[in-house]
Amino acid sequence: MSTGKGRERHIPSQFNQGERFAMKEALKVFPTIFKTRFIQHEVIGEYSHLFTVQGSDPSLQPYMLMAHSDVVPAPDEGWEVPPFSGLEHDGFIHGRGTLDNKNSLMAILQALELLLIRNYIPRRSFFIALGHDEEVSGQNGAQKISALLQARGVKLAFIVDEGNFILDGFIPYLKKPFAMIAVSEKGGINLRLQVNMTPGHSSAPPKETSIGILAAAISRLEQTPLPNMFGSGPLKTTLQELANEFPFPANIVLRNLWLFGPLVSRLMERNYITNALVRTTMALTMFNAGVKMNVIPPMAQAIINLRIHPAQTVQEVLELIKNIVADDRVQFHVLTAFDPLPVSPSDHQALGYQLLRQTIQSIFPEVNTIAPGICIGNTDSRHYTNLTTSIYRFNPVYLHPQDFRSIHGINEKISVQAYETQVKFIFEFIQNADTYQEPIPHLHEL
Ligand SMILES: CCCCCCCCCCCCCCCCCC(=O)N[C@@H](Cc1ccccc1)C(=O)O
Ligand SMILES: [Zn+2]
Ligand SMILES: [Zn+2]
Repeated sequence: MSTGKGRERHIPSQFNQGERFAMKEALKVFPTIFKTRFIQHEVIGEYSHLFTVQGSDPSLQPYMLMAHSDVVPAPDEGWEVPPFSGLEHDGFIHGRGTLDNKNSLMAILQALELLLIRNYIPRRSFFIALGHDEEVSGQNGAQKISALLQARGVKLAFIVDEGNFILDGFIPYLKKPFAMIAVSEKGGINLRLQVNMTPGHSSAPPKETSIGILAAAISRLEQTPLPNMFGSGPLKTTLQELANEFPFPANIVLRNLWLFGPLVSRLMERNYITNALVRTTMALTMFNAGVKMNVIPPMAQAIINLRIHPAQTVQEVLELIKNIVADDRVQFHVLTAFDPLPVSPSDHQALGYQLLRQTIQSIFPEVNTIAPGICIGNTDSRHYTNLTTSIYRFNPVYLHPQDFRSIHGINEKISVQAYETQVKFIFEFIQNADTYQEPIPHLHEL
């Protein structure tokens, strides 16, 4: 990409030993950020942070970088090192949040700090939104920041948030890593199923108790996966982009999904991660029932966490669930629900997507394929659809299947090298956002 006007020099992302040590040990605040005149810092919803970095060229539409500081719980059991120790061991920084998503929060601030130390002044304004409650839906963090920016009349060129990675080892026969930039994310439902029953003495039990009725309903749900929706949504594009990375005959299969789609969809549903790309998934995550060992349980409750495929809606999924349960004694309570997010643009004119491509190609030259895809998890960025139609969920970090299992699981860790590279990526990305030249539209696009 040619450098833009007004930029004397591109600041090389080389960091000296002292900076690298500081980067790794950066538990201190970032002093240069907080004393820079063109950066405004606000605390929103008590614990979220919004930085406004004012650029020198007001004609350039601003963008936003997002991350979150909160994490899911982490009991000590199973962890190689205590989950909140932040211990560095064998070249890795261990702990809850090192992949989801403190790594991004720290890397964004660290990259900006290193740029400011080098007297960097951005041309394109940007926001840094750091939520504090993403893992419990983002209502007091991201949602409030979004409302505040909307009230200020802000419109964003694009957003980059957590959500997908440079994926390595997720697909059989695919030996090379590829970058999947999530241009959408699945919808979600937190659904409570409940059975109420008159309590009594357990010495004379009814034929079925509330626990038995609910357990049978849950079992029917687990035994009845929702329809395989392969072929609708961004996945086909993802696979077609990947076709060249596969050996014969897999490459032929992926180039002819009109014919081999049913085969590929069956293969994808065999693996629990790729299965999440082809259907709405259901996970029974909580089950509460019973008051005493010798009392017929008055109530049984279960929580099911559903992630809705882009081709379905909340209402359609609720209908499917009720038909599978097929028991009037089971009551349904929708706790939270939202439809799948719109698909963001990934064509040549899509500034945010093309900036990510450009920076991935620069920092990760070994990654040959960059493809749009879907995020199977949910992110705070869903609260910002009022400010932009271009939302990209991508962290510039390699992810292997065992790393994915550690997200919300045990032994979450990030290598020091991966963290340094994430800082380097953001350091370059912010500069690329300043100098990016729109590609000249092809004749047929004029
Ligand atoms: C073509 C084959 C490609 C293979 C695909 C492999 C995908 C592996 C990467 C998946 C990464 C998933 C993690 C994304 C970030 C999720 C962040 C998170 O935990 N979000 C919470 C947010 C939330 C939402 C609603 C209520 C409470 C919390 C979540 O639960 O999703
Ligand atoms: Zn997260
Ligand atoms: Zn998470």
